[in-house]
Amino acid sequence: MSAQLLCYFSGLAFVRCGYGHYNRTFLLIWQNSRAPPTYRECLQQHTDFNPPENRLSLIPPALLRDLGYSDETTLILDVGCNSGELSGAFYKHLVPEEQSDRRKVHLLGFDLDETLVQRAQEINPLPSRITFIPLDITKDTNQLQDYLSQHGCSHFHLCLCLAVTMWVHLNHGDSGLLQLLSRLSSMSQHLLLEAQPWKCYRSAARRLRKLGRSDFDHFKTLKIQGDVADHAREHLERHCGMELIQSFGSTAWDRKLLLFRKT
Ligand SMILES: C[S@@+](CC[C@H](N)C(=O)[O-])C[C@H]1O[C@@H](n2cnc3c(N)ncnc32)[C@H](O)[C@@H]1O
Repeated sequence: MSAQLLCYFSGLAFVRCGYGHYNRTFLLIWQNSRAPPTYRECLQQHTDFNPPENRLSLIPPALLRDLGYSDETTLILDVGCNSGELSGAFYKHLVPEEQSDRRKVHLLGFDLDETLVQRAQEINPLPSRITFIPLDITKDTNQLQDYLSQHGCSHFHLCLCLAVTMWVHLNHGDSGLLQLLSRLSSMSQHLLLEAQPWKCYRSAARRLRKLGRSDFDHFKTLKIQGDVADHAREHLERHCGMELIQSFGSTAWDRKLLLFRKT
């Protein structure tokens, strides 16, 4: 077991203890009342960080080939990559080591939290294939277009949006969530979506209140509630020219993994 103490001048500190990749994250919060609530802040004493295996066990290793991506350059986008553990594990799951030289599969992971991105860059297992950048998906996304141009592509072949929708929803409201889905679908051929269910919203809001922070700006006014994954599916199918082609079932955390394709 390894332990790292990271102190943030922003007023945030956390102790991270990991077995192998990461199993336990303990966060000690020093009050920072001015910054908007972030993912890390809400994870105070969150002891079951969702390990990559939860999702990977549901995803066929031949997914890229099944989607028709075998030989040409294939670009994967990982939205809200956190500290990159899942991004690296996902890449290795889809591209076995013996094929990684031959196959031109590149993954771009981004997160709005620069500290997490720095950590992802430090532990990047395949720097020639995997890139991490800081970026807020609700703001300017020129860097994503630049990345596509560098690789001579007009879109990402597969976009992963795993456990991110709730944070955008809580911080930017219903319109922010729908814009996120529209934006990702406009730049992706396939989208793998894991939306947090409504019970997670309540837990996040509860954690925030325990920290003595006011609620998320939009929590009480959200009209999209209940089966958030189904609302997302409806928006993607009705307004974004995507269709649901597969549901990989529910993870151990009771979340659906939905795969959409551009029609
Ligand atoms: C629950 S974690 C999910 C991490 C990883 N995708 C996984 O499934 O294990 C959510 C991540 O989304 C990031 N995030 C939240 N809002 C974001 C935004 N607007 N732009 C980019 N990243 C964001 C958070 O910083 C956090 O690292």
